[in-house]
Amino acid sequence: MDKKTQPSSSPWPQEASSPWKQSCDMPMTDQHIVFAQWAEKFDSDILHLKVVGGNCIVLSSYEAAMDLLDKRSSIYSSRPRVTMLQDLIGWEGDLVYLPYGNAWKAHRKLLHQEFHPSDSSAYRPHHKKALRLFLNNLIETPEEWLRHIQQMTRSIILAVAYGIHVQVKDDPSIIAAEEMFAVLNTAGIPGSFLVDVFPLLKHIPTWFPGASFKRRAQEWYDIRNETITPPFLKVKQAMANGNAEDCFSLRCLANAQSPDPRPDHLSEEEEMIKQTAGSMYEGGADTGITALRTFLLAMMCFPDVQCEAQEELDRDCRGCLFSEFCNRRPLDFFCSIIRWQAIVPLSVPHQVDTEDTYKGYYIPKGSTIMPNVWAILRDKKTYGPTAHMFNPKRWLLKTDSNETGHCAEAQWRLNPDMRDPVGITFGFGRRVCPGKHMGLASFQMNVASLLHSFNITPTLDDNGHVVNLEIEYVSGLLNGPVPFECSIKPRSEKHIAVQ
Ligand code: HEM
Repeated sequence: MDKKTQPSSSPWPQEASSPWKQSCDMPMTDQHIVFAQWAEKFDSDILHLKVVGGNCIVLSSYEAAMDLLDKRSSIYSSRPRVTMLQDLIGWEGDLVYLPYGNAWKAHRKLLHQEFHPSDSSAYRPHHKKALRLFLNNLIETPEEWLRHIQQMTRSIILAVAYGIHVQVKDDPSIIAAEEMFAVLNTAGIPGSFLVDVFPLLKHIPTWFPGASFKRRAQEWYDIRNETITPPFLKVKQAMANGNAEDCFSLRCLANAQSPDPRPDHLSEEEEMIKQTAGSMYEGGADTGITALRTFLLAMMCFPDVQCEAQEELDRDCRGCLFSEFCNRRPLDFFCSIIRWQAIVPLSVPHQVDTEDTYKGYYIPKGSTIMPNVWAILRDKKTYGPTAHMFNPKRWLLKTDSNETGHCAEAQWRLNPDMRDPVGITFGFGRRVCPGKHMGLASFQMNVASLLHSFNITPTLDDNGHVVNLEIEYVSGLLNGPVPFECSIKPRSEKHIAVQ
């Protein structure tokens, strides 16, 4: 262990200090849970793991994450290089994985123009349309609820990014996206492949024994390319023909300073727009799906919470589910869902550009910084002894405001003494999620509509008994429940009529 990294007064945890031991012991699944256990065992909110590929710093408290990733964001805003994903699969120019610098700033600028917090016009009409179709699909084939959620979430992004309107089941754009997300969830975690740890392995030939990762990388490159290139070229061609639909890609292409005049070629600037549209797709779709799956699981496991929320929605949001983003109960549901089961449990890792010290610890230049969002959101000091439990009430305070119309002044407001999980879930500092407002608004409207119109209950087995419910999660980049069944039935004709 490097002397400089080990202040004598407060040694790094032994388990995290032996380079070789760590590289062997680095958990490959449920990392967030193991890291949380280590943090507790060593009573330290900052752990240093020496791995073969470099140094990894895990932050397990809100204070540490904010102190470094937010307050020192000028040096903590880069990304570690993920060799498999970036060099071999071609996620090279993707905003999510770009190092901090001018290229990243240019990509971000494009998104900021589109997703201004006070302007939901870029996504709201698409969302309303997709949500309507989703609710109708649920009435017709409720057993296919997962497919309907996937279709809704992905089709919103397709519409926002490319003006594509998916109407049919198993649309090729949706299938391509599905495959791309599976790749991202596997290869998006630094260290998932040996080549991430030993980048020189990327040069071995494809036929070499043990080089199966290179063959997989080639297949995955094609999947990503097929997902993000054809829809973008379509927009470019439609723009040339004068019949393109308004969308993110079109608006950016229309403002491009140096476009390639050929319809099937892209200039450097157009390539950047294509990558940014792709990163929107990657960042925005599966996070929303995961949040909704956890919501359904929670509703089955906590039926009393569901009933109470439905009664409140009946009282407070008469007829407004579709016309307004209803900012009341659904917000505390979002807070509860994302706190109970963090969607991106270790966020997306940052990288520090220069060496630094924090609380007397030395942090080597180039270290990978992982905020353990899952642990921060279950911190007993902040959320009390029941921090591990789902309980929307912990967020709510009732006010005495008079209601004068649909979705008038909120009767409920968030408890200001309870730390807002939204500021943790969507990341930190300069890399904070640019789709935060869209993700939040979409979730609220989905949850309000689902709760208002449907009862969500466990399925019954052949003997009419409730199928045993397990709260079991499987994590990659995202933390989602293991596949489960669920019954979604309309509450009444009256409730469905509101849609
Ligand atoms: C529930 C929904 C969502 C969650 C939980 C979520 C979460 C996150 C997190 C944790 C990060 C990493 C932040 C960091 O590095 O500190 C991130 C980055 C990102 N998200 Fe989201 N996100 C959501 C929705 C969206 C949506 C709707 C979009 C696009 C329309 C989007 C696009 C992105 C992009 C492009 C990045 C990369 C930003 C960068 O590296 O500079 N996300 N998101």
